[in-house]
Amino acid sequence: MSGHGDAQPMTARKSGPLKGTAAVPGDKSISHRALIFGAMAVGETKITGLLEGQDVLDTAKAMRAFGAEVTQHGPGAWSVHGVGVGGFREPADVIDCGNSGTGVRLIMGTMATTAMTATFTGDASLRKRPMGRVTDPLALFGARAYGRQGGRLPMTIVGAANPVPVRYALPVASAQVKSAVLLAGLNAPGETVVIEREPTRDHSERMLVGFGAELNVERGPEGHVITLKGRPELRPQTVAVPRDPSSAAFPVCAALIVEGSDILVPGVSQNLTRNGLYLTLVEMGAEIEFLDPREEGGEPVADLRVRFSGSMKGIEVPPERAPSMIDEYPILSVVAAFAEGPTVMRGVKELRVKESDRIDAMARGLEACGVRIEEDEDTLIVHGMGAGGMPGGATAKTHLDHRIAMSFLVAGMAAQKPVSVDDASPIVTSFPIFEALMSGLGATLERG
Ligand SMILES: O=C(O)C1=C[C@@H](OP(=O)(O)O)[C@@H](O)[C@H](O)C1
Ligand SMILES: C=C(OP(=O)(O)O)C(=O)O
Repeated sequence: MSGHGDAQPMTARKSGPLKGTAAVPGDKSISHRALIFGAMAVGETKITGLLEGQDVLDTAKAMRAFGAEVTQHGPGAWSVHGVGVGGFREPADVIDCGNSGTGVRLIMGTMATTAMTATFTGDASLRKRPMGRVTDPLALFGARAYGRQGGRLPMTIVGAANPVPVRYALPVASAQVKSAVLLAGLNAPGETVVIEREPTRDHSERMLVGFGAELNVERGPEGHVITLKGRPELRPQTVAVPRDPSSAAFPVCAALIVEGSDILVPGVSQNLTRNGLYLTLVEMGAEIEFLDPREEGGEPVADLRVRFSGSMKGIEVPPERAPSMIDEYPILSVVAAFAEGPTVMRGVKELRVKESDRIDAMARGLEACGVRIEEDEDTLIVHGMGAGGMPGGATAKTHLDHRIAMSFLVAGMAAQKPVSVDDASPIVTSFPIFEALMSGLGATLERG
Protein backbone atom coordinates (compact mmCIF):
# COMPACT_ATOMS: atom_id res chain seq x y z
CA MET A 1 0.00 0.00 0.00
CA SER A 2 1.35 3.41 -0.95
CA GLY A 3 1.67 6.48 1.15
CA HIS A 4 2.75 4.71 4.29
CA GLY A 5 6.43 4.43 3.45
CA ASP A 6 8.93 7.27 3.45
CA ALA A 7 8.51 10.09 0.97
CA GLN A 8 10.79 9.61 -2.01
CA PRO A 9 11.90 12.93 -3.51
CA MET A 10 12.92 12.87 -7.18
CA THR A 11 14.34 15.44 -9.60
CA ALA A 12 14.17 15.67 -13.39
CA ARG A 13 16.74 17.71 -15.30
CA LYS A 14 16.67 19.08 -18.83
CA SER A 15 17.18 15.92 -20.85
CA GLY A 16 18.86 14.99 -24.09
CA PRO A 17 16.59 13.95 -26.95
CA LEU A 18 14.34 11.03 -25.99
CA LYS A 19 14.82 8.11 -28.38
CA GLY A 20 13.68 4.51 -28.57
CA THR A 21 10.58 2.48 -27.81
CA ALA A 22 8.37 3.09 -24.79
CA ALA A 23 6.53 -0.15 -23.99
CA VAL A 24 4.20 0.89 -21.17
CA PRO A 25 2.54 -1.64 -18.79
CA GLY A 26 -1.00 -2.98 -18.86
CA ASP A 27 -4.13 -0.89 -18.51
CA LYS A 28 -5.07 -0.20 -14.91
CA SER A 29 -8.84 -0.07 -15.46
CA ILE A 30 -8.86 -3.34 -17.39
CA SER A 31 -6.52 -5.02 -14.89
CA HIS A 32 -8.84 -4.28 -11.92
CA ARG A 33 -11.81 -5.55 -13.91
CA ALA A 34 -10.03 -8.72 -15.08
CA LEU A 35 -9.45 -9.68 -11.43
CA ILE A 36 -12.94 -8.74 -10.22
CA PHE A 37 -14.88 -10.26 -13.13
CA GLY A 38 -12.60 -13.32 -12.94
CA ALA A 39 -13.59 -13.66 -9.28
CA MET A 40 -17.28 -13.56 -10.31
CA ALA A 41 -16.90 -16.30 -12.93
CA VAL A 42 -17.14 -20.02 -12.27
CA GLY A 43 -13.74 -21.58 -13.01
CA GLU A 44 -10.33 -20.27 -13.99
CA THR A 45 -9.72 -16.95 -15.76
CA LYS A 46 -6.26 -16.50 -17.22
CA ILE A 47 -4.77 -13.03 -17.50
CA THR A 48 -1.70 -11.84 -19.38
CA GLY A 49 -0.26 -8.33 -19.32
CA LEU A 50 -1.80 -7.56 -15.92
CA LEU A 51 -0.56 -4.25 -14.52
CA GLU A 52 1.45 -5.12 -11.42
CA GLY A 53 0.97 -1.67 -9.93
CA GLN A 54 0.08 -1.34 -6.27
CA ASP A 55 -3.56 -0.38 -7.01
CA VAL A 56 -4.11 -3.63 -8.88
CA LEU A 57 -2.15 -5.72 -6.36
CA ASP A 58 -4.46 -4.35 -3.65
CA THR A 59 -7.48 -5.49 -5.69
CA ALA A 60 -5.90 -8.95 -6.11
CA LYS A 61 -5.48 -9.16 -2.35
CA ALA A 62 -9.08 -8.08 -1.81
CA MET A 63 -10.37 -10.75 -4.21
CA ARG A 64 -8.52 -13.35 -2.14
CA ALA A 65 -10.10 -11.98 1.04
CA PHE A 66 -13.55 -12.50 -0.56
CA GLY A 67 -12.70 -16.13 -1.36
CA ALA A 68 -11.30 -16.16 -4.92
CA GLU A 69 -8.01 -17.92 -5.61
CA VAL A 70 -5.65 -15.44 -7.26
CA THR A 71 -2.23 -16.69 -8.38
CA GLN A 72 0.73 -15.08 -10.09
CA HIS A 73 2.48 -17.40 -12.55
CA GLY A 74 5.05 -15.02 -14.02
CA PRO A 75 5.44 -11.34 -14.92
CA GLY A 76 1.93 -10.13 -15.85
CA ALA A 77 0.65 -13.73 -16.00
CA TRP A 78 -2.06 -14.38 -13.42
CA SER A 79 -5.02 -16.66 -12.89
CA VAL A 80 -8.19 -16.19 -10.90
CA HIS A 81 -10.26 -19.11 -9.76
CA GLY A 82 -13.66 -17.46 -9.39
CA VAL A 83 -16.46 -18.18 -6.92
CA GLY A 84 -19.38 -17.25 -9.19
CA VAL A 85 -21.88 -14.37 -8.97
CA GLY A 86 -23.11 -14.16 -5.36
CA GLY A 87 -20.37 -16.56 -4.21
CA PHE A 88 -18.21 -14.13 -2.23
CA ARG A 89 -17.52 -15.12 1.38
CA GLU A 90 -17.39 -12.51 4.11
CA PRO A 91 -13.84 -11.23 4.60
CA ALA A 92 -12.33 -11.85 8.01
CA ASP A 93 -10.63 -8.47 8.17
CA VAL A 94 -10.76 -4.90 6.87
CA ILE A 95 -10.26 -4.56 3.09
CA ASP A 96 -7.45 -2.07 2.44
CA CYS A 97 -7.66 -0.69 -1.11
CA GLY A 98 -4.55 1.48 -0.71
CA ASN A 99 -4.63 4.46 -3.09
CA SER A 100 -7.25 3.09 -5.48
CA GLY A 101 -10.63 4.70 -6.09
CA THR A 102 -11.39 2.19 -8.82
CA GLY A 103 -10.56 -0.76 -6.56
CA VAL A 104 -12.66 0.28 -3.58
CA ARG A 105 -15.68 1.51 -5.57
CA LEU A 106 -15.90 -1.54 -7.85
CA ILE A 107 -15.43 -3.98 -4.98
CA MET A 108 -18.08 -2.23 -2.86
CA GLY A 109 -20.47 -2.66 -5.79
CA THR A 110 -19.58 -6.32 -6.17
CA MET A 111 -20.28 -7.26 -2.53
CA ALA A 112 -23.27 -4.96 -1.96
CA THR A 113 -25.87 -7.43 -3.20
CA THR A 114 -24.59 -10.39 -1.16
CA ALA A 115 -25.63 -11.00 2.46
CA MET A 116 -22.38 -10.09 4.20
CA THR A 117 -20.64 -7.19 5.88
CA ALA A 118 -17.31 -5.76 4.79
CA THR A 119 -15.30 -2.79 6.01
CA PHE A 120 -13.12 -0.84 3.58
CA THR A 121 -10.25 1.57 4.10
CA GLY A 122 -7.37 3.05 2.17
CA ASP A 123 -4.41 5.41 2.40
CA ALA A 124 -4.63 9.07 3.46
CA SER A 125 -5.57 10.07 -0.11
CA LEU A 126 -8.34 7.49 -0.56
CA ARG A 127 -9.75 8.26 2.88
CA LYS A 128 -10.46 11.82 1.67
CA ARG A 129 -12.38 10.77 -1.45
CA PRO A 130 -16.20 10.73 -1.67
CA MET A 131 -17.88 7.31 -1.54
CA GLY A 132 -21.48 8.63 -1.44
CA ARG A 133 -21.57 8.59 -5.24
CA VAL A 134 -21.36 4.78 -5.00
CA THR A 135 -23.22 4.11 -1.75
CA ASP A 136 -26.27 6.18 -2.91
CA PRO A 137 -27.10 3.81 -5.79
CA LEU A 138 -26.05 0.76 -3.73
CA ALA A 139 -28.70 1.77 -1.15
CA LEU A 140 -31.35 1.37 -3.87
CA PHE A 141 -30.38 -2.32 -4.13
CA GLY A 142 -30.94 -2.60 -0.35
CA ALA A 143 -27.34 -2.25 0.87
CA ARG A 144 -26.46 -0.01 3.83
CA ALA A 145 -23.28 2.02 4.30
CA TYR A 146 -21.76 3.37 7.49
CA GLY A 147 -18.78 5.61 6.93
CA ARG A 148 -17.16 8.75 8.25
CA GLN A 149 -18.68 12.20 7.73
CA GLY A 150 -19.08 13.12 4.07
CA GLY A 151 -19.24 9.46 3.05
CA ARG A 152 -15.52 8.83 3.62
CA LEU A 153 -13.57 5.66 4.39
CA PRO A 154 -13.23 3.72 6.58
CA MET A 155 -16.68 2.52 5.68
CA THR A 156 -18.70 -0.60 6.39
CA ILE A 157 -21.12 -1.93 3.79
CA VAL A 158 -23.89 -4.27 4.87
CA GLY A 159 -24.84 -6.11 1.72
CA ALA A 160 -28.49 -6.62 0.77
CA ALA A 161 -29.79 -10.08 1.70
CA ASN A 162 -32.69 -9.71 -0.76
CA PRO A 163 -31.44 -7.31 -3.41
CA VAL A 164 -33.82 -5.69 -5.88
CA PRO A 165 -32.75 -4.55 -9.36
CA VAL A 166 -32.22 -0.85 -9.89
CA ARG A 167 -32.72 1.79 -12.58
CA TYR A 168 -30.15 4.53 -12.05
CA ALA A 169 -29.26 7.67 -14.01
CA LEU A 170 -25.67 8.65 -13.20
CA PRO A 171 -25.57 12.16 -11.67
CA VAL A 172 -21.83 12.44 -12.53
CA ALA A 173 -19.90 11.13 -15.52
CA SER A 174 -18.08 8.29 -13.75
CA ALA A 175 -17.11 4.86 -15.02
CA GLN A 176 -16.43 3.82 -11.44
CA VAL A 177 -20.01 4.54 -10.37
CA LYS A 178 -21.42 2.97 -13.54
CA SER A 179 -19.31 -0.15 -12.94
CA ALA A 180 -20.22 -0.38 -9.24
CA VAL A 181 -23.93 -0.36 -10.15
CA LEU A 182 -23.46 -2.98 -12.87
CA LEU A 183 -21.43 -5.20 -10.54
CA ALA A 184 -24.13 -4.92 -7.86
CA GLY A 185 -26.73 -5.67 -10.54
CA LEU A 186 -25.01 -8.97 -11.30
CA ASN A 187 -26.42 -10.49 -8.11
CA ALA A 188 -29.85 -8.80 -8.20
CA PRO A 189 -32.69 -10.74 -9.85
CA GLY A 190 -34.19 -9.05 -12.94
CA GLU A 191 -32.82 -6.17 -14.99
CA THR A 192 -30.56 -3.44 -13.66
CA VAL A 193 -30.42 -0.33 -15.84
CA VAL A 194 -27.75 2.37 -15.76
CA ILE A 195 -28.19 5.53 -17.80
CA GLU A 196 -25.21 7.71 -18.60
CA ARG A 197 -25.68 11.07 -20.25
CA GLU A 198 -22.01 11.41 -21.24
CA PRO A 199 -20.15 8.29 -22.33
CA THR A 200 -17.38 7.15 -19.95
CA ARG A 201 -14.84 4.36 -20.38
CA ASP A 202 -16.73 1.26 -21.46
CA HIS A 203 -14.41 -1.55 -20.30
CA SER A 204 -16.97 -2.99 -17.86
CA GLU A 205 -19.61 -3.28 -20.57
CA ARG A 206 -17.21 -4.86 -23.09
CA MET A 207 -15.75 -7.28 -20.56
CA LEU A 208 -19.07 -8.30 -18.99
CA VAL A 209 -20.29 -9.31 -22.45
CA GLY A 210 -17.03 -11.24 -22.91
CA PHE A 211 -17.64 -13.06 -19.61
CA GLY A 212 -21.08 -14.08 -20.87
CA ALA A 213 -23.41 -11.57 -19.18
CA GLU A 214 -26.53 -10.43 -21.02
CA LEU A 215 -25.85 -6.72 -21.38
CA ASN A 216 -27.36 -4.30 -23.86
CA VAL A 217 -26.43 -0.71 -24.64
CA GLU A 218 -28.96 1.53 -26.40
CA ARG A 219 -28.11 5.02 -27.50
CA GLY A 220 -31.12 7.29 -27.05
CA PRO A 221 -31.93 10.95 -26.32
CA GLU A 222 -31.15 10.44 -22.59
CA GLY A 223 -27.70 9.03 -23.44
CA HIS A 224 -26.51 5.44 -23.11
CA VAL A 225 -29.07 3.12 -21.55
CA ILE A 226 -27.21 0.04 -20.28
CA THR A 227 -29.36 -2.94 -19.33
CA LEU A 228 -27.91 -5.94 -17.48
CA LYS A 229 -29.76 -9.15 -16.73
CA GLY A 230 -29.04 -10.25 -13.16
CA ARG A 231 -27.78 -13.60 -11.88
CA PRO A 232 -25.92 -14.82 -14.95
CA GLU A 233 -23.38 -17.60 -14.73
CA LEU A 234 -20.20 -15.87 -15.84
CA ARG A 235 -17.80 -17.96 -17.91
CA PRO A 236 -14.07 -17.70 -17.17
CA GLN A 237 -12.09 -15.91 -19.87
CA THR A 238 -8.58 -15.49 -21.18
CA VAL A 239 -7.89 -11.77 -20.85
CA ALA A 240 -4.96 -10.15 -22.66
CA VAL A 241 -4.70 -6.74 -21.01
CA PRO A 242 -3.74 -4.03 -23.55
CA ARG A 243 -1.24 -1.30 -22.64
CA ASP A 244 -2.47 1.68 -20.63
CA PRO A 245 -3.11 4.83 -22.70
CA SER A 246 -3.06 6.86 -19.47
CA SER A 247 0.50 5.66 -18.79
CA ALA A 248 1.51 6.06 -22.46
CA ALA A 249 0.58 9.73 -22.07
CA PHE A 250 3.77 10.40 -20.05
CA PRO A 251 6.42 9.28 -22.59
CA VAL A 252 4.29 10.70 -25.42
CA CYS A 253 4.05 14.13 -23.80
CA ALA A 254 7.70 14.06 -22.74
CA ALA A 255 8.77 13.43 -26.35
CA LEU A 256 6.60 16.32 -27.56
CA ILE A 257 8.36 18.85 -25.30
CA VAL A 258 11.97 17.55 -25.11
CA GLU A 259 13.91 18.95 -28.04
CA GLY A 260 15.05 16.47 -30.70
CA SER A 261 12.95 13.56 -29.40
CA ASP A 262 11.61 10.82 -31.66
CA ILE A 263 10.05 7.79 -29.95
CA LEU A 264 7.73 4.90 -30.69
CA VAL A 265 4.96 4.01 -28.23
CA PRO A 266 3.41 0.68 -29.25
CA GLY A 267 -0.17 -0.45 -28.71
CA VAL A 268 -1.86 2.75 -27.51
CA SER A 269 -5.63 2.39 -27.14
CA GLN A 270 -7.74 4.25 -29.65
CA ASN A 271 -10.93 3.37 -27.76
CA LEU A 272 -13.07 6.50 -28.15
CA THR A 273 -13.80 6.50 -24.42
CA ARG A 274 -10.05 6.78 -23.63
CA ASN A 275 -8.38 8.74 -26.45
CA GLY A 276 -9.32 12.36 -25.67
CA LEU A 277 -5.75 13.40 -24.85
CA TYR A 278 -4.46 12.19 -28.20
CA LEU A 279 -7.17 14.11 -30.13
CA THR A 280 -6.31 17.20 -28.11
CA LEU A 281 -2.55 16.93 -28.71
CA VAL A 282 -3.10 16.60 -32.47
CA GLU A 283 -5.32 19.71 -32.41
CA MET A 284 -2.51 21.56 -30.62
CA GLY A 285 -0.13 20.71 -33.47
CA ALA A 286 1.64 17.69 -31.96
CA GLU A 287 3.57 15.55 -34.42
CA ILE A 288 2.06 12.13 -33.77
CA GLU A 289 1.66 9.42 -36.38
CA PHE A 290 -0.85 6.64 -35.70
CA LEU A 291 0.69 3.52 -37.24
CA ASP A 292 -0.66 0.01 -37.83
CA PRO A 293 -4.18 0.40 -36.39
CA ARG A 294 -5.42 -3.01 -35.19
CA GLU A 295 -7.19 -4.79 -32.34
CA GLU A 296 -5.38 -6.10 -29.23
CA GLY A 297 -7.09 -7.62 -26.19
CA GLY A 298 -10.45 -6.51 -27.58
CA GLU A 299 -9.38 -2.85 -27.80
CA PRO A 300 -8.58 -0.83 -30.93
CA VAL A 301 -4.89 0.17 -30.71
CA ALA A 302 -2.20 1.87 -32.83
CA ASP A 303 1.56 2.39 -32.53
CA LEU A 304 2.38 6.04 -31.97
CA ARG A 305 5.45 7.68 -33.47
CA VAL A 306 5.97 10.88 -31.55
CA ARG A 307 8.42 13.66 -32.41
CA PHE A 308 9.44 16.84 -30.61
CA SER A 309 6.85 19.45 -31.55
CA GLY A 310 8.26 22.94 -31.11
CA SER A 311 5.31 24.93 -32.38
CA MET A 312 2.26 23.62 -30.52
CA LYS A 313 -0.57 26.11 -29.90
CA GLY A 314 -2.85 26.34 -26.88
CA ILE A 315 -6.46 25.39 -27.53
CA GLU A 316 -9.84 25.32 -25.80
CA VAL A 317 -10.42 21.65 -24.89
CA PRO A 318 -14.08 20.78 -25.55
CA PRO A 319 -15.66 20.11 -22.10
CA GLU A 320 -17.61 17.11 -23.44
CA ARG A 321 -14.25 15.45 -24.10
CA ALA A 322 -13.40 15.39 -20.38
CA PRO A 323 -14.54 11.82 -19.55
CA SER A 324 -12.34 10.40 -22.33
CA MET A 325 -9.21 12.07 -20.91
CA ILE A 326 -10.07 12.67 -17.27
CA ASP A 327 -6.77 11.27 -15.93
CA GLU A 328 -4.72 13.10 -18.57
CA TYR A 329 -5.41 16.74 -17.61
CA PRO A 330 -2.35 16.95 -15.33
CA ILE A 331 0.06 15.94 -18.09
CA LEU A 332 -1.87 17.99 -20.68
CA SER A 333 -1.39 21.05 -18.49
CA VAL A 334 2.38 20.44 -18.64
CA VAL A 335 2.31 20.22 -22.45
CA ALA A 336 0.14 23.36 -22.45
CA ALA A 337 2.88 25.21 -20.57
CA PHE A 338 5.24 24.47 -23.52
CA ALA A 339 2.70 25.56 -26.19
CA GLU A 340 2.09 29.11 -27.42
CA GLY A 341 -0.87 30.91 -25.82
CA PRO A 342 -3.53 29.75 -23.39
CA THR A 343 -4.96 26.24 -23.11
CA VAL A 344 -8.41 26.39 -21.60
CA MET A 345 -9.73 23.32 -19.77
CA ARG A 346 -13.35 23.72 -18.68
CA GLY A 347 -15.79 21.23 -17.16
CA VAL A 348 -13.03 19.59 -15.13
CA LYS A 349 -14.30 19.82 -11.54
CA GLU A 350 -14.08 16.00 -11.20
CA LEU A 351 -10.31 16.58 -11.02
CA ARG A 352 -10.84 17.98 -7.54
CA VAL A 353 -11.88 14.54 -6.15
CA LYS A 354 -9.12 12.35 -7.56
CA GLU A 355 -6.07 11.13 -5.59
CA SER A 356 -5.53 14.83 -4.92
CA ASP A 357 -7.27 18.05 -5.95
CA ARG A 358 -5.55 17.94 -9.31
CA ILE A 359 -6.56 21.46 -10.37
CA ASP A 360 -4.97 22.87 -7.25
CA ALA A 361 -1.91 20.58 -7.35
CA MET A 362 -1.13 21.44 -11.00
CA ALA A 363 -1.87 25.15 -10.56
CA ARG A 364 0.41 25.53 -7.52
CA GLY A 365 3.24 23.45 -9.00
CA LEU A 366 3.15 25.15 -12.40
CA GLU A 367 3.06 28.60 -10.78
CA ALA A 368 6.14 27.62 -8.76
CA CYS A 369 7.77 26.72 -12.10
CA GLY A 370 7.02 30.23 -13.43
CA VAL A 371 3.86 29.52 -15.43
CA ARG A 372 0.80 31.80 -15.28
CA ILE A 373 -2.40 29.96 -14.31
CA GLU A 374 -6.07 30.89 -13.95
CA GLU A 375 -8.51 28.58 -12.23
CA ASP A 376 -11.97 28.34 -10.80
CA GLU A 377 -13.95 25.45 -9.34
CA ASP A 378 -14.49 23.83 -12.75
CA THR A 379 -11.72 25.35 -14.92
CA LEU A 380 -7.96 25.36 -15.38
CA ILE A 381 -6.27 27.76 -17.81
CA VAL A 382 -2.54 27.41 -18.49
CA HIS A 383 -0.76 30.31 -20.21
CA GLY A 384 1.83 28.60 -22.39
CA MET A 385 5.38 29.95 -22.65
CA GLY A 386 6.32 28.16 -25.88
CA ALA A 387 8.93 25.43 -26.47
CA GLY A 388 11.68 25.57 -23.84
CA GLY A 389 9.97 28.53 -22.16
CA MET A 390 9.19 27.12 -18.71
CA PRO A 391 11.70 28.41 -16.13
CA GLY A 392 11.29 25.43 -13.71
CA GLY A 393 13.59 25.43 -10.67
CA ALA A 394 10.91 24.41 -8.17
CA THR A 395 9.67 21.50 -6.07
CA ALA A 396 6.08 20.39 -6.66
CA LYS A 397 3.99 18.77 -3.94
CA THR A 398 2.46 15.51 -5.14
CA HIS A 399 -0.13 14.88 -2.38
CA LEU A 400 0.03 11.03 -2.75
CA ASP A 401 -0.96 11.44 -6.43
CA HIS A 402 0.98 9.41 -9.02
CA ARG A 403 -0.20 11.50 -11.98
CA ILE A 404 0.92 14.76 -10.35
CA ALA A 405 4.34 13.22 -9.61
CA MET A 406 4.86 11.95 -13.17
CA SER A 407 3.56 15.20 -14.72
CA PHE A 408 6.08 17.39 -12.88
CA LEU A 409 8.94 15.01 -13.60
CA VAL A 410 8.08 15.24 -17.31
CA ALA A 411 8.02 19.05 -16.97
CA GLY A 412 11.53 18.96 -15.51
CA MET A 413 12.84 17.08 -18.57
CA ALA A 414 12.14 20.15 -20.72
CA ALA A 415 12.23 23.12 -18.32
CA GLN A 416 15.23 25.46 -18.12
CA LYS A 417 16.02 24.52 -14.51
CA PRO A 418 15.37 21.15 -12.79
CA VAL A 419 11.96 20.34 -11.38
CA SER A 420 11.66 18.19 -8.26
CA VAL A 421 8.76 16.41 -6.64
CA ASP A 422 8.54 15.98 -2.89
CA ASP A 423 7.37 12.38 -3.20
CA ALA A 424 7.60 10.08 -6.23
CA SER A 425 6.58 6.96 -4.26
CA PRO A 426 2.92 7.00 -5.44
CA ILE A 427 4.09 6.30 -9.01
CA VAL A 428 4.11 2.57 -8.15
CA THR A 429 0.31 2.60 -7.99
CA SER A 430 -0.08 2.80 -11.79
CA PHE A 431 3.33 2.85 -13.56
CA PRO A 432 5.95 0.96 -11.50
CA ILE A 433 8.52 1.04 -14.33
CA PHE A 434 8.19 4.80 -15.00
CA GLU A 435 11.69 5.72 -13.79
CA ALA A 436 13.41 2.87 -15.68
CA LEU A 437 11.39 3.42 -18.84
CA MET A 438 11.92 7.18 -18.99
CA SER A 439 15.64 6.87 -18.14
CA GLY A 440 15.94 4.25 -20.89
CA LEU A 441 14.60 6.79 -23.39
CA GLY A 442 17.26 9.29 -22.26
CA ALA A 443 15.56 11.27 -19.50
CA THR A 444 17.67 12.51 -16.60
CA LEU A 445 15.93 11.47 -13.37
CA GLU A 446 17.65 11.52 -10.01
CA ARG A 447 16.45 10.28 -6.69
CA GLY A 448 16.60 12.86 -3.95
O1 LIG B 1 -13.41 3.10 -14.05
C1 LIG B 1 -12.17 3.28 -14.03
O2 LIG B 1 -11.36 2.36 -14.17
C2 LIG B 1 -11.68 4.66 -13.83
C3 LIG B 1 -12.57 5.71 -13.95
C4 LIG B 1 -12.19 7.11 -13.76
O3 LIG B 1 -12.69 7.56 -12.51
P1 LIG B 1 -14.19 8.15 -12.33
O4 LIG B 1 -15.15 7.07 -12.56
O5 LIG B 1 -14.21 8.64 -10.91
O6 LIG B 1 -14.29 9.27 -13.33
C5 LIG B 1 -10.67 7.32 -13.77
O7 LIG B 1 -10.36 8.58 -13.26
C6 LIG B 1 -9.95 6.25 -13.00
O8 LIG B 1 -8.56 6.42 -13.08
C7 LIG B 1 -10.26 4.88 -13.54
C1 LIG C 1 -8.08 8.64 -10.70
C2 LIG C 1 -7.25 7.61 -10.81
O1 LIG C 1 -7.39 6.37 -10.21
P1 LIG C 1 -8.38 5.89 -9.07
O2 LIG C 1 -9.65 6.71 -9.12
O3 LIG C 1 -8.60 4.45 -9.36
O4 LIG C 1 -7.66 6.07 -7.75
C3 LIG C 1 -6.06 7.69 -11.72
O5 LIG C 1 -5.42 6.64 -11.91
O6 LIG C 1 -5.71 8.77 -12.24
